[in-house]
Amino acid sequence: MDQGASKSLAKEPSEEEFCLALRNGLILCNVLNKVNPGAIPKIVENPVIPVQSTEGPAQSAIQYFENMRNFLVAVKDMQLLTFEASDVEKGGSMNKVVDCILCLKGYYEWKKAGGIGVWRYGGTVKITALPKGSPPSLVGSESADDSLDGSESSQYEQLLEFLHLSNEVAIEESKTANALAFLFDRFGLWLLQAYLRESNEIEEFPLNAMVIDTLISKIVKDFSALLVSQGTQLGQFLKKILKTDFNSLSKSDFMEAISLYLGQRTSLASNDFFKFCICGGKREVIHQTVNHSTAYAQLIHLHQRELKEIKLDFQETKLGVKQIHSNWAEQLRRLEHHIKGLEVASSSYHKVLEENRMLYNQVQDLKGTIRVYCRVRPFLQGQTNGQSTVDYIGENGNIMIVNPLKQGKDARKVFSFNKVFGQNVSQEQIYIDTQPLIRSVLDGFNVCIFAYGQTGSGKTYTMSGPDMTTEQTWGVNYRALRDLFQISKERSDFIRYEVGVQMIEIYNEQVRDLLVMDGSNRRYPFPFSF
Ligand SMILES: Nc1ncnc2c1ncn2[C@@H]1O[C@H](COP(=O)(O)OP(=O)(O)OP(=O)(O)O)[C@@H](O)[C@H]1O
Repeated sequence: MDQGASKSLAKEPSEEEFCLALRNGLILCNVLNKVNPGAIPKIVENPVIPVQSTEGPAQSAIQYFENMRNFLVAVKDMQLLTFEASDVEKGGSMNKVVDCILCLKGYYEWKKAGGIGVWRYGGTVKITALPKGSPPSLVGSESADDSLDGSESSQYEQLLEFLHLSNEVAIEESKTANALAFLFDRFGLWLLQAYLRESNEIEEFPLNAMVIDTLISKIVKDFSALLVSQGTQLGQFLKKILKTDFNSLSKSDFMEAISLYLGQRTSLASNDFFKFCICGGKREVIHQTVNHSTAYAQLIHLHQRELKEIKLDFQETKLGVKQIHSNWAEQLRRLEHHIKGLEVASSSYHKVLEENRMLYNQVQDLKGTIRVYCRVRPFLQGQTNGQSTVDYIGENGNIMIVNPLKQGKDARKVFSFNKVFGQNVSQEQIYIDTQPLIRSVLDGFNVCIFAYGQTGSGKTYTMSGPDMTTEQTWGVNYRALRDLFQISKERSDFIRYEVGVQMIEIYNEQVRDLLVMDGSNRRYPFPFSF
């Protein structure tokens, strides 16, 4: 019921206030609906605009005609005392209005008492005077001069009390309606979603007007059933309280107990309701869900714990990876530093190497660009009985030769060389003095080694060796080539060498190519093949 209307009826209203409060029909309609629910299906509840305002008359007129007409028609249908619409206007018969209200009260009390027998109203009530302080104009016109007796005063008080009580009830009902509307607004969407989700299984669910109506009414029905169930439980709880503390329970204690009970139920109820929505209102599913809730809770708890452990593991792994990254970065920094050091060292090394080469070759130069060595061949098989002409071999490269055909001073002659090798010197010892020159070749110096001597003196033996298959007997040529390839291989990272071989013989002032394999006697000059 409109609160403005209820407020418009003061505890002890003046005649004008009383008329104004009733004139828009709101109070009367609400009272009638309280007495006979549904008697007036629709009440115009536009905010009451004060009659004094400029819009007031028009607005009041609409409410008046709509509500008042409905009220009078309903009262007439119920065969109760009625009045004319003009009776609540200025100058109208308020007595008829008061009679109608008292008649309603009597009907309400009869109904409340069980509605036994046939309802009959006792008769017209005449109010000839109002209680002390009441507006005299409320008194019926015919009885204006009569004094107010006790029973009439009591009737008037009853009338006011009835109207006030009715208003209070209407206010509470309005609050309840608002609360229910709020509940439905709050959960209506969830419910609708739940039902539609349930209907998803049906392909191409036809959402026509009829289906929507059915769906909505089912939702409302189920929702109502849920509320009734909650209401029943609350009722049982209240009855239990009333049984135990009926005598001592104050109104505030009572409200506190209800508040506590509802507070405890809130989480469970909302949980149930949530499940109710999820299950599309299937109660058996809800119960199953509730029954299994403990197991689910344990399962969820377990999963949460595992999740927590995984998160911790993840954090540890993350830290580990971070640590490894940082170690790697540190090692990389060190490596870069080391490589830079090596680069510097390498560049210094090349400089030193170059210097070393230069000094080395200078030493070779100082040793002499032309060196002459003498090798004494031992007696060949069959010559063992012969006498050697070599008398003495000195350490400083001198050799003394004896000529048995001469006597005296001329019999001995000393020859000087860079070095003299005796008859027992090995091929390796011969090569040791030649080897440094091979390195000079690879540093860009021109080197020439040649053997000189008469036939059978051992030139081929010294330069090539008696047996190519045995490394130990290799002569200077093979050993020089081995060293050339070895050094060029060692320097392959920064120098590329090309090696070619030529072997010639100079005999009787004729130059002959010794590497010709076809048996021809190729003479110099001949073209190089590389
Ligand atoms: N230092 C040595 N030790 C042992 N035997 C040697 C030595 N020098 C040479 N001979 C032997 O002497 C012989 C003649 O040597 P070789 O053929 O080398 O002489 P040659 O100077 O090359 O002769 P030719 O000029 O005629 O070619 C060979 O049988 C060889 O094995």
